[in-house]
Amino acid sequence: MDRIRIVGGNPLNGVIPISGAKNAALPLMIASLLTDDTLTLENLPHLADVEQLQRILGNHGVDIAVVGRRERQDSAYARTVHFTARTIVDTTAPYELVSKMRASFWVIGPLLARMGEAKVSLPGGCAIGTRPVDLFIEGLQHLGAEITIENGYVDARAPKGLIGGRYVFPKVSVGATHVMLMAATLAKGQTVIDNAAREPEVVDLANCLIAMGAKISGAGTSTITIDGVASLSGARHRVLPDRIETGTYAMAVAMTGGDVLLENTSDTLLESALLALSRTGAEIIPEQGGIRVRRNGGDILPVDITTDPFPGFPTDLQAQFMGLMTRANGISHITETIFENRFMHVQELARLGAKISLSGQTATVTGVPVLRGAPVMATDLRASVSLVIAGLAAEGETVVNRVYHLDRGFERLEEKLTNCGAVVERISG
Ligand SMILES: CC(=O)N[C@H]1[C@@H](OP(=O)(O)OP(=O)(O)OC[C@H]2O[C@@H](n3ccc(=O)[nH]c3=O)[C@H](O)[C@@H]2O)O[C@H](CO)[C@@H](O)[C@@H]1O
Ligand SMILES: C=C(OP(=O)(O)O)C(=O)O
Repeated sequence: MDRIRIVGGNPLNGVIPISGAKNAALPLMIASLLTDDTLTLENLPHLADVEQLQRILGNHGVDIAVVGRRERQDSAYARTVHFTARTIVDTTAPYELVSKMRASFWVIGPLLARMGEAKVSLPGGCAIGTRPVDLFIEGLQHLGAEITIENGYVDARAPKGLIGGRYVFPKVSVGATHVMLMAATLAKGQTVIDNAAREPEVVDLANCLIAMGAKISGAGTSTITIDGVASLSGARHRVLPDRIETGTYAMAVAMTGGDVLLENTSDTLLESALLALSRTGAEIIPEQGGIRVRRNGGDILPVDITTDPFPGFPTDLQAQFMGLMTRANGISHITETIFENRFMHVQELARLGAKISLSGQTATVTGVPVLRGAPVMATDLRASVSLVIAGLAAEGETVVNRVYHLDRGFERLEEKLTNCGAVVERISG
């Protein structure tokens, strides 16, 4: 099993190219199931989750052709990939494939819409809470699907096709919004989704579906209206920049000090996180095609945050922000409202000398002047990278075990950090 070894203490200086967003790439790839034509995705990040989804789509009959490994010499490691689901050869998504990744469950929407049936294993993904699928089921039932759950599989049927309907989400769900959006594009008549997720990845999916011929309005607001069409065509779409990767490296710079241009990204994707970061004393300067993050000395100031659906502070940056707060000059409070079990990084950060106490969904972080390197264990994707951030500022050597979590969502992390002066290496095996 690979490990990441970090020797802390160096500031970060230079340029970090931001990759295409994992959480946009996954639903976009799944949208290829909606058409027998080719969907071409540019700026697709090269990640373990993307590869896993390619295996899942391949099982349904999607032909996948990688065009180029790098689009530009100076860019991230983006690829352009063609996805063609000429025929769907299997409407079952088996446990062996789906259990590894939450988003793989989302194939249920397009399969049901196009084929009138889908049998999908209950999903896996980061172990950050119970993560039920009740909203997916209820939403699809509002489009006329008949759904049963047996032996760990969700069996959804709509032999005469889905029918447009109105669904008010009792709770905001990104994944269920993606699925309702995809399913409704081919339903008969109009669908209205209320209390929809407003995340930029939902807007990216909607834009791609519109390019494929779907009739969608309101994506990015709480009410999305979809007028069903008989079929969708292919399209060419560029995956939006990864706002979580952007925020992660911004926090790393705020932690170590230095001056880094985060390239191919936009401050409009993560305003609340950047606002919190600027309150810690980091300078955030939007530039043409990127964001400059700078901190030259001075204390890291303590800042309280509460996670919320977009446009609130993203839960996927909570662990990284906590990593930063471990070195703040004072006490901060971090409240997690999205997932009930997303504090597994707390005990690992403690190995580096962090002082954090937990009470319900709130962590109280008492900043310390020094962290000291130690062996730590990655427990989930964003928790792992919070340990990297802490390790970059810790005295001495930190070894992060179970790096496969990191590889799910961070493209060439060690290379991007090393290029900015960090001492980070992968130890294979
Ligand atoms: C691949 C991807 O894009 N993953 C992101 C997506 O996950 P994901 O789409 O799984 O997260 P959701 O927005 O659905 O989850 C939000 C909350 O709703 C609950 N819920 C969800 C569905 C359901 O049927 N019933 C239910 O109760 C969840 O347990 C959670 O408490 O959005 C999360 C919230 O921004 C991010 O942390 C994940 O990185
Ligand atoms: C929680 C995440 O991923 P997933 O939903 O796939 O578990 C994440 O990207 O932080």
